Amino acid sequence: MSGPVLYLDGVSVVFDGFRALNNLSLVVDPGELRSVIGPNGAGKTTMMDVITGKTRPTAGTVRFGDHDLTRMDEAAIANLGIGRKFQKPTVFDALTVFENLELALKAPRDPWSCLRWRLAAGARARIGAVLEEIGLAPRAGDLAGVLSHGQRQWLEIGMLLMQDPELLLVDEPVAGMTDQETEQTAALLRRIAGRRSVVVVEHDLEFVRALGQKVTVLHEGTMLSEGTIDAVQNDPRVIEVYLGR
Ligand SMILES: Nc1ncnc2c1ncn2[C@@H]1O[C@H](COP(=O)(O)OP(=O)(O)OP(=O)(O)O)[C@@H](O)[C@H]1O
Repeated sequence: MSGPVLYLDGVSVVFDGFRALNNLSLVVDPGELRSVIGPNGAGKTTMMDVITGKTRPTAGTVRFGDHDLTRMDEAAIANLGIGRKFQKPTVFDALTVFENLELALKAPRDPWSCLRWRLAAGARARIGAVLEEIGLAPRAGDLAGVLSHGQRQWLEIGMLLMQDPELLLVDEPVAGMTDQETEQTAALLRRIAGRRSVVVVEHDLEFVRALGQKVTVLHEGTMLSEGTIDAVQNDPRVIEVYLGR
């Protein structure tokens, strides 16, 4: 894909006269890891909802590569290669880590046995690669129900990776995690980005600092500031509306 992966321009969402998004612009490049921060009600969730097709913008452009997302429904957008991780994990507790990943693989079944064997071998290799990527290879045979909160979040990220998304949207991944899990999650998201783009909505500024990439600050449905974490933390407008309170 040449040009940006994600391109939002002049996006507004109006709920009963209230502007949840107000002329929002956001550009995310291939392989980029972007953090989005902002006070409660700034429009972060609404922005994610617009990208995934859950909410239709009242005005503006929303593009994923060459695709106009404002014309597509949620299922079609997911099929294009946009994965979304909600805050609450939805892993299957009664299945093993491996089985959860297997379930997430949308492998087409083939009637020929030799081909099926090859597909199965390919699927196993893919699951193995994702297990390594999310750091859960030693837990592959354990039930998801016995994992820690952090490990469950990583498993769910792994389930999204099984579908090989080009863009991954991640909502408050480190809420409720221990400090060590938070550090490991930052390392995981840094690993994942590069081969795909990742947009992370987060309140934890230390975590955002650990991600070490460009930060977008939303306020009242629009982009207030953008840059490194140091740049936005020193931006007087950000201090006034968000950090200084
Ligand atoms: N379906 C809806 N109908 C009416 N108002 C809504 C709706 N969804 C969101 N809003 C309002 O839009 C504004 C932006 O909400 P949004 O959830 O996008 O903010 P946020 O930045 O994700 O906040 P938080 O950090 O608290 O999750 C809020 O004032 C919210 O009350």
